[in-house]
Amino acid sequence: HNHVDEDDGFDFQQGTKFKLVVDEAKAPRYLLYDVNPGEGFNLRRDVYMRIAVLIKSLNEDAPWILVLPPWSGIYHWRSRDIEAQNKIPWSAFFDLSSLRSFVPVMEFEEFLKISREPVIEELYYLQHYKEGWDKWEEKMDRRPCMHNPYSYDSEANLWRGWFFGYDRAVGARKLECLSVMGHAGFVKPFLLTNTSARSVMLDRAETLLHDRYGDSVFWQCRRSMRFAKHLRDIADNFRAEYLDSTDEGDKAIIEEDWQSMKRNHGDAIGGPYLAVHLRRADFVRAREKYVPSVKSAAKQIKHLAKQLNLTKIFVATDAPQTEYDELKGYLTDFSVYQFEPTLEARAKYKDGGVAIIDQWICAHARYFIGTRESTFSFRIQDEREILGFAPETTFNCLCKKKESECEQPTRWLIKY
Ligand SMILES: C[C@@H]1O[C@H](OP(=O)(O)OP(=O)(O)OC[C@H]2O[C@@H](n3cnc4c(=O)[nH]c(N)nc43)[C@H](O)[C@@H]2O)[C@@H](O)[C@H](O)[C@@H]1O
Repeated sequence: HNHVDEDDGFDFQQGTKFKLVVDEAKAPRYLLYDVNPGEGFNLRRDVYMRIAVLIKSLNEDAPWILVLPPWSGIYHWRSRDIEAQNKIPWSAFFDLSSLRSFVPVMEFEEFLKISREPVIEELYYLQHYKEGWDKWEEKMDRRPCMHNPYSYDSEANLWRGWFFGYDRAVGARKLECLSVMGHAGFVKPFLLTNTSARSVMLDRAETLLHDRYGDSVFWQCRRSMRFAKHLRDIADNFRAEYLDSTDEGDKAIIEEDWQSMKRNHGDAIGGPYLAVHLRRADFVRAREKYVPSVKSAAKQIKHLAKQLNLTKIFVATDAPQTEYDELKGYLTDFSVYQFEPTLEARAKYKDGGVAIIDQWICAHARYFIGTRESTFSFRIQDEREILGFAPETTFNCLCKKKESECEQPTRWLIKY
């Protein structure tokens, strides 16, 4: 059923307005999402993957574009001496052309540009079931909102809310709460048949689970999530300058296209350093059971570096300077390195970019040890899987106490 749609938003590539004859069923639709406000960067990356896999599946039936949620007000990005870290586009951190070779994505700003008005047609706020559950089953129901952070603006006839820090510059035409228990793919039929809205947003998208955690599609998505080249370059320069680490020497060559990169475990050997991700800050209290004291962490690091015969230690941490100095004080037999950006670099790349640089350096070490249950450490582990490291050099975490045995991370091995 063809029809003439005037002033349709379909013309974004041409940038001109013209009359389009579109097959309504084939015009692309836009899926937006957001995550619980308190969550950190790497947990958000995990939610992106759930939604991206959903988009991939939707595109088997109809064209959908994933609108990337700008980065605003991230709790862990604490630098106060640089400009507010708001409305940061994904291109600041990721290689968009690489993401696009998995699914169609666009920045929120692009979405605003092609939209007639700064309006999202339908917004679904995902929640659990009020009554809880006895037996797990996939289900979804429209339910009254248990908690609703949006409010109705009766002058504009729009729902207002946070909207990635855009606040009153954006609104939603319709809001409903959906109680849901299920995988991301479970909402596909709903999106395809229960709504014909052009733009649909799922808030609290972390409520949805991964369709198939760790399968080859999961890994395709993960492989497509390449960090932006400008950040990798900074990390690579640091590796070369301080850690005697180069892609050639480390046997960790990156191919231009992630799709043609396939490695076996043990192909990569990494640079001659031990990398540690020491998650502190809010983790010290939030994961009290797992996080060692600085002194205990130092003991474990020392022991390991000796065992591995490595004299250089790279530390990625969110610890305050005093804790880092304390750690260094225990490790005087070794050369300890940290990536310390200048104020200028931090202003340019933001706390998010600096964290990525840290991750990329950790990903290239001969041996990596992280912090238990930290998604920051998990993302380093999968990066190392992609590069082809032997799993025993990757899936390691610090223990609460040096002497105590502790559970080591699950080995989520790459699948092609
Ligand atoms: C307590 C929970 O912790 C969860 O964090 P977790 O999984 O470690 O990991 P993320 O979700 O990434 O959140 C932690 C954030 O802290 C900073 N950060 C942590 N470690 C480092 C580091 O080594 N170097 C640099 N430069 N920055 C670091 C960074 O901004 C990172 O995104 C959160 O996702 C949850 O929302 C919650 O806060």
